Amino acid sequence: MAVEKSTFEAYRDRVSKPLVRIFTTFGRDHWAVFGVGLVLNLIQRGASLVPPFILGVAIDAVFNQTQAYELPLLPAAWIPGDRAGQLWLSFGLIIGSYLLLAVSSLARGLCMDYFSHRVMHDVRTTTYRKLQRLDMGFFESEDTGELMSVLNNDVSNFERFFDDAFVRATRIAAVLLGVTAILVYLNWQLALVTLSALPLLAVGTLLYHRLVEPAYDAIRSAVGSMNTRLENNLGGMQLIKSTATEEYENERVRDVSWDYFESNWWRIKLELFYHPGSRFLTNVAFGMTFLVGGVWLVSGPPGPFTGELSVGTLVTFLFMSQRIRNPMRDIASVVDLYENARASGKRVFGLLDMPVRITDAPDVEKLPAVDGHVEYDSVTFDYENAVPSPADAEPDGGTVATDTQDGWNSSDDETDPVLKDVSFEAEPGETVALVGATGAGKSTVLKLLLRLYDVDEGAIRIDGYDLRDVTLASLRESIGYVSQETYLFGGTIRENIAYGRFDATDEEIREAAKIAEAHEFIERLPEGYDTQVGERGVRVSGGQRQRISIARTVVGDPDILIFDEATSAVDTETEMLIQRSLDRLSADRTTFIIAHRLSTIRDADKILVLDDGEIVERGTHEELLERDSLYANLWRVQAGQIDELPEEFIDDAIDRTSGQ
Ligand SMILES: Nc1ncnc2c1ncn2[C@@H]1O[C@H](COP(=O)(O)OP(=O)(O)OP(=O)(O)O)[C@@H](O)[C@H]1O
Repeated sequence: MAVEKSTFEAYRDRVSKPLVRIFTTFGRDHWAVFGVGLVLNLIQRGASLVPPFILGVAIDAVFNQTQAYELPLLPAAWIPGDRAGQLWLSFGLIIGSYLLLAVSSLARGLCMDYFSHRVMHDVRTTTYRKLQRLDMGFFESEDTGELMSVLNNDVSNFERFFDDAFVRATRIAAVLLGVTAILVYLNWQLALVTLSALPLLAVGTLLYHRLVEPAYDAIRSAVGSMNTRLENNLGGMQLIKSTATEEYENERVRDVSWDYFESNWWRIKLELFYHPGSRFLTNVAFGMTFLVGGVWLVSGPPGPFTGELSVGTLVTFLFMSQRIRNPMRDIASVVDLYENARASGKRVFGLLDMPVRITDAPDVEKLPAVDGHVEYDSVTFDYENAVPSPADAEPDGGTVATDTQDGWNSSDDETDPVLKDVSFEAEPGETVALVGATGAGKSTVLKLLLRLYDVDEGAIRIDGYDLRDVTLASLRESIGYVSQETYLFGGTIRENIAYGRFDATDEEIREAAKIAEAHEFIERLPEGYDTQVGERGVRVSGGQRQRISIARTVVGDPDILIFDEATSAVDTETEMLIQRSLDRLSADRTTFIIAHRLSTIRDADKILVLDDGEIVERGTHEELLERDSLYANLWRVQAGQIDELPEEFIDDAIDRTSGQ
């Protein structure tokens, strides 16, 4: 059975010519540096070929005196007439070319390293920026480890490609061309012997490239899966230990690691065949040059060969045939680096090509300071439609243009939406509570207010502004969101409270902490506001984390507040403190509260009872009790007013929460 591709994989597979795109998209601003680097590379390689050539001429002209001292490109007038002068000239040219080699190598390194690191930096920051703009639906459908591996491993592969492969490739080209030119110039017949390995090597390299290419896509995917597994496991270490599932996880890590080994092993075996094979061929060419040249010197031109050969020329030939050995050996690594970077490029552009649906439409305005009138107008929504589908990446699956509304699931599917025709209003300053069974859609209603997802039908308006007609940043800045799952960044308490309003003064931070009932416990910590909270806030308790995040919301001074189960994860005492701070905070702002404990919302101006994505009851606490329906039953259970629930209510509850 074919394994279904993820959306990211589908976009990855439609990327063509990724390395050309890297050049034209990210290398464009640094062309000049790259060009200078290439020229310096050619100079460096050219300089490395001069000494063996001079050596050959010196042997024939200075030591054996069988030929006149002549060098191409050097005017005859510059060549001394005596042997001592010619020896010094040879010495000067050899040292000079080594000096040029050193200087050009340094300058080339500076240019190419600068280029590759700048490109890598630009690719990484652009990819991260894009990642942050992608919709929540995307993050819910893709593995974080996979995304980490794009940002980290894949981007680093470009650096190795530009830094290493490019330099090696130009070296191969320059040395092969230079050596061929010099050898043909000196003795084209012997050159045929020395260079006879090249066509065979070219065929072998082409074959190697063909075989190794598919392996790299598999290797990059295996790295992504491995990252995902490791990240999941490190994040879930407490669960692994508490459930004693170490052995099970060992197996799972071993499996992904084995997949990586297997996909890599095929490439390694190919490489192991290729390297000694290519080395053997160039060594055979070296041996043949020695044999044919030796016979030529000892007893005249062998077989079909004609003309003269000097000792100096043979020495140059032998040196030069050694010179082509390293570039030959490098071909395989260049092919590897190229394939690796190509596979990585497909992944990076796969990500960059993913469409963003929730983004600022052209010409949208900033949401001004608002009174807080919120209106839900016949809102229908389903998560299914918020996730781009792999089929959208196919050429006939609709045009997929970056940052457009195209290329997303259509809502043609016949699934039951999560929210159905939800309509209500919150007047400025009102507190609206949402209650209902787990999975009824309460959080979804409020996630739509933050525009983490877009409504499928209907509209949500704040002070008459449709959320889609204002900038995302201004919308989210005007809303403070406190949820049960608080997240703190590694850093100090002070930094976490000021997160989002980085210019907040110490005074404002302390005031906010007081309102959030956090000041007391912070002051009691040895380092106070400078206490490090640890990664994700692990060094402070759940209740403390919650109060720090409320302080962060206070500092942000939003016009509208959302409390999503903000007090459900703490003990009664802390809950009381948090509740007090939330009351203070919500006093003059439009506030939405989701709470399972109905006692915390009995004073709300409006209570909306959700059932399976629909508002089934609405009113104040008293009005709903009077109705004597779902809410009234829930209240009676929680208030302990009845010992036993009516059968009918239990059946309904099972119905309501089933499948959630
Ligand atoms: N990111 C998501 N992707 C797909 N389905 C989701 C997603 N988040 C929630 N759902 C589904 O949408 C429905 C409503 O979920 P929601 O979180 O809004 O319910 P809730 O009333 O807030 O529940 P709870 O009281 O348990 O928090 C549920 O069936 C849930 O499984």
